[in-house]
Amino acid sequence: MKIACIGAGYVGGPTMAMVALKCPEIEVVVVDINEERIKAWNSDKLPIYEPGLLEVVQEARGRNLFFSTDTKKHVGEADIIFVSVNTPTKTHGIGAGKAADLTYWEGAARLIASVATSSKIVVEKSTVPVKTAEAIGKVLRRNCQDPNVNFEILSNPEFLAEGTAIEDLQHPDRVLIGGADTPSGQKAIQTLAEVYAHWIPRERILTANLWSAELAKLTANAFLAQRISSINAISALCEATGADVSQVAHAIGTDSRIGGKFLNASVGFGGSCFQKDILNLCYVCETVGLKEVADYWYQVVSMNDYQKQRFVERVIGAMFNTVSQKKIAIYGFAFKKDTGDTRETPAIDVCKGLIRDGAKCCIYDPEVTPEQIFRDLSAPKFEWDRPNYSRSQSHMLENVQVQSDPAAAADGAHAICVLTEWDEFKKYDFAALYEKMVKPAFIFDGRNILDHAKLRDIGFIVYALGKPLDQFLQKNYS
Ligand SMILES: NC(=O)C1=CN([C@@H]2O[C@H](COP(=O)(O)OP(=O)(O)OC[C@H]3O[C@@H](n4cnc5c(N)ncnc54)[C@H](O)[C@@H]3O)[C@@H](O)[C@H]2O)C=CC1
Ligand SMILES: O=C(O)[C@H]1O[C@H](OP(=O)(O)OP(=O)(O)OC[C@H]2O[C@@H](n3ccc(=O)[nH]c3=O)[C@H](O)[C@@H]2O)[C@H](O)[C@@H](O)[C@@H]1O
Repeated sequence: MKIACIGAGYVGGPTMAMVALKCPEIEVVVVDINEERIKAWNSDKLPIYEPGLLEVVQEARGRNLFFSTDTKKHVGEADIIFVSVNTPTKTHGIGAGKAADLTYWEGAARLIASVATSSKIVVEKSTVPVKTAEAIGKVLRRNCQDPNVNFEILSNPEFLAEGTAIEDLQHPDRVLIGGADTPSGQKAIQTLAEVYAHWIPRERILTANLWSAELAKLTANAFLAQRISSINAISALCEATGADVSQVAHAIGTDSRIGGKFLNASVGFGGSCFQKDILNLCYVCETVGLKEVADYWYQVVSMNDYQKQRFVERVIGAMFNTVSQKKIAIYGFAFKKDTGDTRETPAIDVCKGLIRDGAKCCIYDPEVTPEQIFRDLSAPKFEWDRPNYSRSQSHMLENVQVQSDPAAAADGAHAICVLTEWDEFKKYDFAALYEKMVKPAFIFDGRNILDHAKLRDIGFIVYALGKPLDQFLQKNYS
């Protein structure tokens, strides 16, 4: 058996590396149009930072795992083709700002149809709107010259989270496979289930109809994001009342019906998928006439935007309503720890908000490159999820500096904003940082990871999300 995967990104790369590792008798080839990415996958400096990934790739690469730009050859030869390409939010036309743009998916389907000379199982790995399999089926069947070629389309959404991708792939809560309710559809489901059964217990391999599987992925992300927006909404109320969001989260999380995970208040959720997938879900609801349902889910995204804006207003308000020409050290630019990924990171909106008010942001992140930060701060909304996206807002960059040394970033700064929960931030010598900062020196902890009492002892004015406000902030915040 041969497997090909179109799209060597955050999902395609690690997922196929794990399949290859666990199924040594199957040849797995990951293809991409991006030559640079493929080159990096073939080196020891992988294109994405993910703990444990390099070891998995090194074990399987060259044995039964390959990365290539020869899309036609490998897709043509494969029995199972995973499609793991971008499904960004549309930026123009009907549904702009919410609908999924299936350009790349359709391109992949046309490619498959053009080279298929034998029957294929085509697996939706990308997150797609419900009913995409129907559309893709039409593209495949109408474009294939050979009438004897049969296409079975399966939905096999990916639930891994970045930073823990290897653990998630090795021990997933579940694998979900949706397929047509026909004998050939059921056979295709079983074929794919056999692949996963190499390392995943059978009871964790769930099967469903196509539309349930497609919708389950959007729903899972919507529920996860909803929890964060819910606790973030409560964080605002905590600050207004003197309650402590961590204590509230702990108290509700011990109820087994609620559960304790995913209740960390933050400066906002980021990542390539939560916002995109909720907007996509809302658009699907609207197109089937369910406006109230769409409005319900939109609120999760609105609350996230509010949280980011609220944080910016806290920073500016605390610093006497002006950050003009003030240096602000930004600790963390990635959307979460243990990844170099910055897609939809809350740091983008926070930095832009501060810069719009005249601040000079000096950014430090242990994994994100300066080029990436400059690209992110100059790209228009939703543009980042396209191969070779463009820049436009380059005026933002005049007030951005990137530092590879966190102490240098804080030197001469009026404030430090913690925007990513990197573990190393907890170990810094804040007394030494304090010495070099302009007084009063502020810390705005957007992740609640620091020892706030200790920071206050040093002399910092501390703002922590969802925690009772310092007296200083109460007096000065207007
Ligand atoms: N990033 C994540 O943690 C997760 C992402 N997903 C979904 O998986 C899909 C892919 O996401 P990522 O891997 O993060 O995106 P990505 O942007 O890292 O990777 C997509 C890759 O597809 C390639 N590509 C696009 N069109 C192509 C074509 N016609 N032929 C060959 N290659 C092509 C691009 O060059 C890019 O390298 C999206 O639908 C996303 O919603 C699902 C679960 C988790
Ligand atoms: O479809 C996807 O792309 C993936 O989206 C998320 O994974 P990911 O975005 O990689 O990371 P998460 O751990 O979910 O974090 C998302 C964002 O929420 C934030 N977050 C998370 C948890 C929390 O309690 N509070 C909080 O603010 C994180 O800091 C981050 O910015 C889901 O967790 C995955 O199951 C899903 O496969």
